[in-house]
Amino acid sequence: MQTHIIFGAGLIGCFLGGVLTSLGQKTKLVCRPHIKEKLSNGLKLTDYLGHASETKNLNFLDSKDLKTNNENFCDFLWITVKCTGVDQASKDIRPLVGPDTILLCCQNGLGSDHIIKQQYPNNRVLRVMVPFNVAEIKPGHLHRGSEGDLSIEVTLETEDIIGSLTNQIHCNLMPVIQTDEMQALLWAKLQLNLGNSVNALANIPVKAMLQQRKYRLVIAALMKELLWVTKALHIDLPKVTALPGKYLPFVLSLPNFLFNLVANKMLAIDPTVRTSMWWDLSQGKKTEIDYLNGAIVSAAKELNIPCPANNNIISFIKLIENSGAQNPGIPAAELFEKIRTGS
Ligand SMILES: NC(=O)C1=CN([C@@H]2O[C@H](COP(=O)(O)OP(=O)(O)OC[C@H]3O[C@@H](n4cnc5c(N)ncnc54)[C@H](OP(=O)(O)O)[C@@H]3O)[C@@H](O)[C@H]2O)C=CC1
Ligand SMILES: CC(C)(CO)C(=O)C(=O)O
Repeated sequence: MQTHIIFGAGLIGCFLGGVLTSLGQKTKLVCRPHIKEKLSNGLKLTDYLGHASETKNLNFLDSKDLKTNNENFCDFLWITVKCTGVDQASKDIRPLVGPDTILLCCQNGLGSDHIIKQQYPNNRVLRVMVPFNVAEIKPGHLHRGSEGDLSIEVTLETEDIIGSLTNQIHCNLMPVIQTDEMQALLWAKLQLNLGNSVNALANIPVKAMLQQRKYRLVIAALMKELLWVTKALHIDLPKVTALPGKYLPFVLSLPNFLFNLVANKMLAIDPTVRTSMWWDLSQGKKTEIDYLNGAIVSAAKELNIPCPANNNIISFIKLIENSGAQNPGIPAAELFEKIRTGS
C-alpha cells in the first residue's frame, strides 16, 4: 500500500491526515510535540453538510525525531505548513523524501512551491488547492465549514498515479478532484483569499464581515486589481464560487438589501468561519500576505498596472504584524478610508 506523510499538523494537515487515516490509507503526521498530546484521544472531523468521522489511531512522527535514514521515505508527502513555513520545511523534510516521493504543496497564494521545486529538482512536485475552510471547534475536533473540492495538480507524466490517488481519497468529508489548470485555479482561489486580510483586520467572522458593505467595498477594490492583472496575463479564471469571479466586485459592491438577495450562496457559510490570516494575526504570527496580495502586486509591477488598494492593505497588515499589538478590529468605514487613501 502507498504511504502518506503529512508535514505540518495544523488545521489543514490534521483534517487531511484524519480523512486519510479514516479511509485506511497508511498515514503519518509530522507534528510539534504539543499537537501529538492534544490529539492523543483521537480526532473528530465534521463538516457543514453533517458528515462526520472519528479516528482514534492517528500515527505521529515528532518533528524533532526525523532521522536521516530512509525508513521514512514515503510515496506522497503533503506539505501543509503556511507559506511562511515552507522555507524551513523544505530543509526539515529531507529525511522523508526518496527518489520517487511525490511532493504535494498545499499552500494558498502563489509562489511558495518554487522553494520546494528548487530544493527537490529531481522529484515530482505538484500543487494542491484547498478551497474549503477548516476550523478547530475544540481540541481534537476539526470542522470543514465551507464547500469545494480539494484539487490536485496533474501533469502528463503523473496522470495515472494522481488519477488513482484521487479515486482512493475522494469522500464525502473531503471531495477531491484533479486539475491540469492549476495556475489559473490558484489565481481564482487567490481572488477569494483577498477577503483574508480584510477579515483579519475586521476581527469578526467572515459572515458578519460580508454583511457590512464597507468591508465588501474593500474586498471589491482588491479583487478589481487582481482581475486587471489576470486579464493582462490572459488567464481565464475557473469558476470556484457560485458566481463567476469577474462579477464578484460588482456583487460585493451592491447595497446590503440587494446583496442579501443576490448573494445568498455566499452568505450560506458557517457563522463561525474566520480566515487563516485571522488565525495568524490573532496568534501574533507572520501572515501569508506576501504570497497573497503580494503576488498580485509583483505581477502588476511587471505589467505596469497600479494596485493602490492591495499595496495599502499590505502596508497595514505589516504594520500590525510588526507592532506585536493585539488585533485592533478596524471598523468597516475606517478600513475603507485607510485603503482608499493609504493613510
Ligand atoms: N485554515 C484554513 O481554513 C485554510 C488554509 N489554507 C492554506 O493551507 C495552508 C496551511 O494552513 P493551516 O493549516 O491553516 O496552517 P496552520 O498554521 O494551522 O498549520 C501549519 C502547521 O504546521 C506546523 N509547522 C510549521 N512549520 C513546521 C516545521 N518546520 N516542522 C513541523 N511543523 C511545522 C505549524 O506549527 P507552528 O504553528 O508551531 O509553527 C502548524 O501546526 C496555508 O497556506 C493556508 O493559507 C487553505 C484553505 C483554508
Ligand atoms: C477557505 C478560505 C477562503 C477562507 O477560509 C481560505 O482559504 C483561508 O481561510 O485562507
